[in-house]
Amino acid sequence: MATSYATVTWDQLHRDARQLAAELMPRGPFRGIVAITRGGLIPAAIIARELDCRLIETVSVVTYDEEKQGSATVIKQPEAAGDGEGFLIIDDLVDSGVTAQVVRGLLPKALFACLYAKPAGRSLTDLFVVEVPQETWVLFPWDTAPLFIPPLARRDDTPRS
Ligand SMILES: O=P(O)(O)OC[C@H]1O[C@H](OP(=O)(O)OP(=O)(O)O)[C@H](O)[C@@H]1O
Ligand SMILES: Nc1nc2[nH]cnc2c(=O)[nH]1
Ligand SMILES: [Mg+2]
Repeated sequence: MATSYATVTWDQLHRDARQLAAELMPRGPFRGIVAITRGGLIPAAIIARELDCRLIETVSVVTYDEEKQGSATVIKQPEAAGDGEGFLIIDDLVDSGVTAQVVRGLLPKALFACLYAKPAGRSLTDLFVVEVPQETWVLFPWDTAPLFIPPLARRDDTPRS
């Protein structure tokens, strides 16, 4: 259960994805990228652009319904990636590591990289950019929208002397 939230903006996500791409450069070149849908799609697009990689495959793993974790089900296989040799797997984050474990099982020879990692899943990654506390829920830019907040002086719940 999350006790706090961390909001990631589009700018921050773009910076983090470019940093990951820079760290991946010496590990390449890659034959292709496998994006774990859906969260890995946008990071994979940014990284593919930076690494000049045109072959993008996807693997679809359904694990969460909003913040509720269930068992991981693969609903689309990464057929073009074979056993993963020469491929780079990209996801937005690892949390428990269940999704990463399932995808690594499908593509044992691929490199696994993601933007954010929580302690329980970090050992399943080859590379990540930022560690996030286990109890923090990351809010991605595609999950959020700016919201109007009334001024303090007009809020009914503001204490007045
Ligand atoms: O390490 P885990 O505990 O498995 O959690 C990490 C996974 O959870 C999220 O995906 P989600 O299942 O919410 O689907 P989505 O990418 O389609 O939003 C996230 O994008 C990772 O793929
Ligand atoms: N958006 C989001 N999805 C997740 N799936 C597992 N952990 C998380 C998280 O912290 N944020
Ligand atoms: Mg996902």
